[in-house]
Amino acid sequence: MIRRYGKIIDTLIKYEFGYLVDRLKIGEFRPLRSRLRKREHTPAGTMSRPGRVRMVLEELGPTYIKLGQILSMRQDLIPMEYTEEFSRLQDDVQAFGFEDVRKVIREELGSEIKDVFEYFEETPIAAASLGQVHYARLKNGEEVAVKVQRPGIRKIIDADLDIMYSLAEFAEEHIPEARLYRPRETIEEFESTIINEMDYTQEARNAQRFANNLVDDPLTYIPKVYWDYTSSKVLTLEYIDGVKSSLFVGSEELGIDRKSIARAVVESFMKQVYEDGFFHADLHSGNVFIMKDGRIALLDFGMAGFLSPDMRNLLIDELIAITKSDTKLYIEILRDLGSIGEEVDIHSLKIDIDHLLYRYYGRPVKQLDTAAILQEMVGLLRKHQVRVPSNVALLSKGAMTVEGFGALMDPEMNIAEIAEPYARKAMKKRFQLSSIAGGAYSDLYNWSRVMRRAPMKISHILDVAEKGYLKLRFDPHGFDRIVAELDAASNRLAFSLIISAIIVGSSLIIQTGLEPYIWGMPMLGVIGFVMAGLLGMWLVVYILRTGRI
Ligand SMILES: Nc1ncnc2c1ncn2[C@@H]1O[C@H](COP(=O)(O)OP(=O)(O)OP(=O)(O)O)[C@@H](O)[C@H]1O
Repeated sequence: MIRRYGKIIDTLIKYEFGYLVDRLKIGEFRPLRSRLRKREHTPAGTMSRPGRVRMVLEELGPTYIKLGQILSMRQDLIPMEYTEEFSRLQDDVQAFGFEDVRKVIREELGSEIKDVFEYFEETPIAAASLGQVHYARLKNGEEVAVKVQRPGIRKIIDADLDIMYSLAEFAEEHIPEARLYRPRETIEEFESTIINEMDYTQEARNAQRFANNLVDDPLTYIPKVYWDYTSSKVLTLEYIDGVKSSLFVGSEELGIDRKSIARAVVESFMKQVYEDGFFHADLHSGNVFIMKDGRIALLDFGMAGFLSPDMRNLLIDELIAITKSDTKLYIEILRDLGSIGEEVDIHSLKIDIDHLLYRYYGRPVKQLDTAAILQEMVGLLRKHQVRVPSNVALLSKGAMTVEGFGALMDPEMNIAEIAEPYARKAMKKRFQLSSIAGGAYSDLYNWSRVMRRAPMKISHILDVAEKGYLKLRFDPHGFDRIVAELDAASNRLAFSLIISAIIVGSSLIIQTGLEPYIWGMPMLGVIGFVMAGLLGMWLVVYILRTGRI
């Protein structure tokens, strides 16, 4: 652990973040103090701050690279300059040896490679930080791609997570401006994401779900999952015999209609979001393959987002609020979408939203770029410290990625135009409701919110009432003042009693004739009288000043 901390300190110093090391007060920890002395020259040069942070993450290895990659999707947490920089993080890692592959498969599948596979290629097709993919053939001749998890990676990640937690706590304690990024909470979310990603059965379930949802789509294809050869550390998918779409960028002569590929992928994304509520959040050109028969295969299902019907409705309502320039409705939706805490300044949030809606005022849905709007909204919420659910942030990132893919394949593509029919259909469904009620949409929205929540709230109240736990908070108006006055009166009374006691005590002392003397009287008694006199005078002044004798 200490060596790891040391490496973190060295890397921070190397990229000119030595001042953070100072502020984290790491120097107070003796085993690490020696590290702070060797501040050499840095290779950072004129690199921007986000660039230097990226280099730090890259140098610290897989867990940190993954953290950066996940953060690159959280525009709600960190500024855009950083998300852009972090999305360039590559896990340029060495493949692990075939003996390790053999061992993981033996442990996970309970059989030797030769008993399961007719052929298993020793050199992987691709290696990433968490695992690597091998080409193989099953005994029945079916071609598969086997993703094998890097041995011991869980231990490394657990140790790194421990350190990240302590660093986050340090940062929260010693670097006030870091609190804005909610370090602890971010690491908690990161932990659940990375642990989830390390469970390949989750990825297999995602693939299966996409395959079910997209079964009627003639253009896109999802590889089949081989459950018998899949576990939490081994994922066996049908091998896609195709070409990465990134290879077609800029080459006209391959006879591939890049426009229709771009369109099919973006359409599929819109369907996933608006109709299925389950979307692939990482549709970049490396994960989109063109098959021999011209169909488009989607790969890498580790990062999928789920939108509940309620959440989907909220997002559609948001689009409606924009087309109607209804700030009130927009704020209500935000209240439901994120959590608008005490610290949020609603007034300035309203001003910003008014500004945003003004820019979109009167635009037809065809010109509303939903990805851009989402991105703008998430940025705006970050600015005002409104928390955004992670699946909405993921949606924003997914939309941006697919938009990037679309632009790469077909620079003339108009995403908003493709999204329009999906958005329009969903909005129409919501609008029909509003016309039945015959009222303004925002009224209907509020009513539906009340109706949706009422049964649960009423049943909760009845439950606690039945158990006799129903608590009412009684807050009578002006009660605080009465209590304060009673407090002041009793204090004055207590004070008078103390003064009286001092006078009686001093008289008794004078009677005893106790030495030493002053002015012919026992000194202790005289001091008592003087004190009582002063306190008495102060009390009289205090009472006179209250105006009520
Ligand atoms: N079913 C498949 N058929 C053919 N090739 C595949 C298949 N699955 C994965 N690959 C190859 O392996 C590469 C990495 O796979 P995948 O993206 O699933 O892994 P990953 O660990 O999530 O990597 P990254 O994080 O870099 O995207 C793919 O880009 C592709 O070249």
